[in-house]
Amino acid sequence: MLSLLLKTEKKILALVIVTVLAIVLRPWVLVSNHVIDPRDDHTRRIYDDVLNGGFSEVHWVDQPNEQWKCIIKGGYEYPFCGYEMYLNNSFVEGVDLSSYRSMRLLLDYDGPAKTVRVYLRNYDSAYSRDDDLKSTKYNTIEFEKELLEEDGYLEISLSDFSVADWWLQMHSIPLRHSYSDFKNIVIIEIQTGSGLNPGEHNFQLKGIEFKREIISAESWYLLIILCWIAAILGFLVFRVFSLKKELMTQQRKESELTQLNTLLDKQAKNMEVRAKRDPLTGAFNREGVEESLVEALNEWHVSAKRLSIVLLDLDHFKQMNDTHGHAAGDKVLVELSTLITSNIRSSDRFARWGGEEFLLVCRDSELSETTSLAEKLRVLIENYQFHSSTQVTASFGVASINVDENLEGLFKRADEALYEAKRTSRNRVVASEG
Ligand SMILES: Nc1nc2c(ncn2[C@@H]2O[C@H](COP(=O)(O)OP(=O)(O)OP(=O)(O)O)[C@@H](O)[C@H]2O)c(=O)[nH]1
Repeated sequence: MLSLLLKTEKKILALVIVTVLAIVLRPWVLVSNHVIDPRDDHTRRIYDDVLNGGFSEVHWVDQPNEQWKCIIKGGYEYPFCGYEMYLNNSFVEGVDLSSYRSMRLLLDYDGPAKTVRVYLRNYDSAYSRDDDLKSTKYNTIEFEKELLEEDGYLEISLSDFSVADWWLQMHSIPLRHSYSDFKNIVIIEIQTGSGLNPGEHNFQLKGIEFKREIISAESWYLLIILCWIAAILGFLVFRVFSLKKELMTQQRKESELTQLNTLLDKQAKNMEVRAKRDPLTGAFNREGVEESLVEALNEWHVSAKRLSIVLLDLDHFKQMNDTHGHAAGDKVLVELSTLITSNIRSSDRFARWGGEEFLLVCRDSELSETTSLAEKLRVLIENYQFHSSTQVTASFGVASINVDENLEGLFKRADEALYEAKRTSRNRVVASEG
């Protein structure tokens, strides 16, 4: 049981560690990136506001390294210049970025502008026309240049992009198309921001990367919760089954023990019975009759119920043994016991006193009725057809307990009566009148 708990605790600990790792490492592990290197055969262009009536100038400083310089000049209300890159070198076929969460920009900027603008231009035949470059949707964001870190790094959430107002107004776009759309981005633009003063602006685009989560944070946490629920359910089911198994084993053991106890009880009782019986005749032995004698004596003392005993001794038994053999003698002893046991009351107790001598304990019996019983038994024995076909007789000594007499005295008188019966021709009953 203890080892099972330890195992369970280890599993819970492992699950906790895995859960913590899953939560902590999620931003790194479950993320996929779409990296755009401007030098990878993308069509790029830099532009200024001259075509719009301005006077600014733009020049490549180091084209292979995406470095350009913009000289903003006055004399035009909204001066600008910028850089654009075709993702697939096509105005129509772009890249689906709708599943990405954010854009990472690596851009060096040096100049007096306060903000920089980024456009993610989406082509959609629902609102774009092949002959009009400006008909691609201008998803835009304008960020403060201070947000760029030392090395030019900035992460922008795509949800922060909105559609440029001027574009919505210029194309009279219906409401359903007026939201940001990244399904087919064909051009990425980086432009000077609004509120520009004349001056020199230096840009270098070092890289663009789009980032998305393979599994959303919500789904990931839901998955972790489901895993925990499954683990708890699994544990509960396992516990129920193991407890059931344990209970069944316990019940089986209990029933085995009960059976064993019953068997032992039975054996103990058998042994007890055997210990109180004579093995040859089945009659009680001395120990077996002792209890009955003590009880009867007690009855005599307490309730004056008279205790009487009969001593019975087979006549000339030695001769019978000698004539018919010891085994035949045994058989006579057994037959005699059966005969007597079946002709006495249930309260009487018949015991083998030793050899061919027997004792009959009669509780609550007067001398006269005990003598009558002895006489009845004597006649029964005399007339009984023993298997050995020999005549079997017995002599009886009867005695009833007297006031202030103990068992020793009672037995002594019964013995004397028996001796008297033996002495005077045997096969007779002598009652002690003392
Ligand atoms: N077969 C058999 N004989 C037994 C048993 N116990 C005692 N005896 C025999 O009983 C005989 C008793 O002999 P005795 O004491 O001389 O008495 P008896 O021959 O019956 O003579 P009386 O009692 O005087 O009539 C002996 O021979 C014993 O061996 C027994 O369990 N089986």
